[in-house]
Amino acid sequence: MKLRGDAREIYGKVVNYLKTEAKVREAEEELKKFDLVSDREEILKRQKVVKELIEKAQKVSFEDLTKLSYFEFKKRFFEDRCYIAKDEDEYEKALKIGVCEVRFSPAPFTLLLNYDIEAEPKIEHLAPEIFVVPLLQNLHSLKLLSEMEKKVDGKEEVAKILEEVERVKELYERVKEVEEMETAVHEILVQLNERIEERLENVKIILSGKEVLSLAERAFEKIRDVIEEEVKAAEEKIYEKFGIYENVFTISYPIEVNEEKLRELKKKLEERHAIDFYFACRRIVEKYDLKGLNEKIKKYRSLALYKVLQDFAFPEIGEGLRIFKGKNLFIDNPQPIDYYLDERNRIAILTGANSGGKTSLLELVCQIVILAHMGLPVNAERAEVRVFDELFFFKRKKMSYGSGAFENTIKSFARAISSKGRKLILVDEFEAITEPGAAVKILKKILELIHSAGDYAIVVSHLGEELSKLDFVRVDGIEAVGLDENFRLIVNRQPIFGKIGRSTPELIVEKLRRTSKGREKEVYEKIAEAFYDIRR
Ligand SMILES: Nc1ncnc2c1ncn2[C@@H]1O[C@H](COP(=O)(O)OP(=O)(O)OP(=O)(O)O)[C@@H](O)[C@H]1O
Repeated sequence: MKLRGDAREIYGKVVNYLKTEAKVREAEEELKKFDLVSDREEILKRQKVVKELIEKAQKVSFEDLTKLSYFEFKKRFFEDRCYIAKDEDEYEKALKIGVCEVRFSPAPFTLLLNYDIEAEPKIEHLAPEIFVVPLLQNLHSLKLLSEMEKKVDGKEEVAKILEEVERVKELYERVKEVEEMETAVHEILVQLNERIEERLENVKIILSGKEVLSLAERAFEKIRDVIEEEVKAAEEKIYEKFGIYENVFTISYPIEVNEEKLRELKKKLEERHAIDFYFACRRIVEKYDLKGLNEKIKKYRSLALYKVLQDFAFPEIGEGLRIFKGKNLFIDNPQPIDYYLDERNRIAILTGANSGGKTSLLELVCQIVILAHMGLPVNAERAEVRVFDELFFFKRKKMSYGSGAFENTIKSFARAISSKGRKLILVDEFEAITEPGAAVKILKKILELIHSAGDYAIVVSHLGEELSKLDFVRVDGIEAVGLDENFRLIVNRQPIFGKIGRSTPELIVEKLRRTSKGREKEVYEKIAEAFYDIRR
C-alpha cells in the first residue's frame, strides 16, 4: 500500500509509538520487517507469524526482556601464549587474528599452541577465553537467557552452556586472582606495615644499667620478633588466597615486597591456572556456539514489540472497513470509537462540533489501515479492513487560505482521484482553503468522482447540510451533547451515523442565553430560534 499526502507522517508516528512503547532498540529493527503490503495472502501470512510471536511474548515479562544484556566478545592480546606456525601461510593467518604472539619455533611462553590444530588457526583455538569470560562476567544475563529459552521455546540449549560455564567459574576466579596478584600483595603489604607500626608503638623495653650496653641488640631482637610474626601472618594470607607459600616480603623495616620473587610466584601460578582455564574454555567453545548467544538475546529482546501488540486485535481482511472500539494511539485515555464504511456506504462526511474529535477519528482510521497493511494487529477491540493500494490523507493546513495552497490541494486531489488501484481517501476540512460557495461545488464534484471510481473516503466538513443532498454520501455527526454545570461543552466523540452533528455556535448561544438576564437574554433567545433543533 502506498502512502500519500500526510499518511506518511501518520505512518512515522505509528512506528514511533510502537518503538517508544517497546522501550528496546531491537523493536525498531523488528518493525522494518513489516513494510506495507497490499496482498491479502501476505497480510494473512504475517498475521499468523505475528500471532505466534505474541504468544511467545506473553510468556515473559517486559522487565526480564529489557534486563537481558548482550555479551561483549572483545578481542584482546594474550601475553602468555604463542602460536607456532608450520608455514608462512599459517603464520600470516595467525598473525592477522591478532590475539597472541606467533612464531616458527618454540619460545618460553606459558602456552605453546601448535599441537592438535590441524585446520587453520582460529580465534576460538588461540584464545577461547574471549568467548567464555564475557559469559562468566555476565552470568546473570546467561541465567536469564536460559530461563527465557526454556519458558518461550521449551529448549535447553542455553541451560547446557550455563552448566558448563558455571563449572569453570572457580578456575576463572583463580586466574583473575593471579592477574591481580601484584595489587593484592601490595595491599597486604600496606596492612602489614601499619600493623607493625602500631605494635612497635607499644613495645616497652625496660633495661637495667648493665643491659644498656647491649641496648641495640636487645631492641632489635624484640622488634624482629614482631616483624617476623606479622610477615608470617601476611604470608599465610597469601597462601589462603593463592594456594602457594613463598617468602615475598623482606625481613626489614619498613617491609618491602621482593618483586622478583613475586614475579616468579605469579608465573608459577599463571602456568598452573591459565593452562587449566585455557583448556576448559576450549572444550566449551568447541562444543557450543557461544557467539550465537547474542543472536538469541536479540531475538528475545525483540519480543518487546509483540508485548506492545498483545493488547491489539488482528483485523479480519474483508470487504469493508469496520472499527469496533478503536483507540487512537496518539491520545491518552481515548474514548473508544466505532466507525465503518462498506460497499453501500463508501463515502462518509464527518460533521460536528469544533474540537469534537473529527481529525482524531481520521487519524484513528489511518492508524488502523496502516497497521493492518503491515500485517500487524490493530488498535481496536475488533476490526475489519479491506485491502487498499493507496492511502491518502489530506490534513487541514493551518493558515493555508490562499490561491497557492488551493492550487496545490486541488492538484493533490486530482492525482488521488486519477491514480489506479483501490484507494482510501481521508480529507480534513477541505473548505478551509477556499470560499465556502466554491468549496461546496468543488467538493461535490470530487465526491462524485471518488464515488464513480469505486473508492472509499471520509471527508471532514462543516458543509454537511449541502453535501447530504448527494444520495451516495452518508453524513455522520460528532455531537456536543450539552453543557456541564460550568457551561463547558460535553462532547460525545462517537459519531452518530447518518446524522449531521450540531455545531458549536448554537451551544455557545445556548450557554449565553442561560447565563444572561433581561433584554440581553431576549436577544440570545431570538438568535437561538435560528437553530432549528435547539434544546430548551
Ligand atoms: N476519542 C477521543 N477520546 C478522547 N479525547 C479525544 C478523542 N478524540 C479527540 N479527542 C480530543 O479532543 C481534542 C480535539 O480533537 P480534534 O482535533 O480531533 O477535533 P476536531 O473535531 O478535528 O476539531 P476542529 O473542528 O477544531 O478541527 C483533542 O485534544 C483530542 O485529544
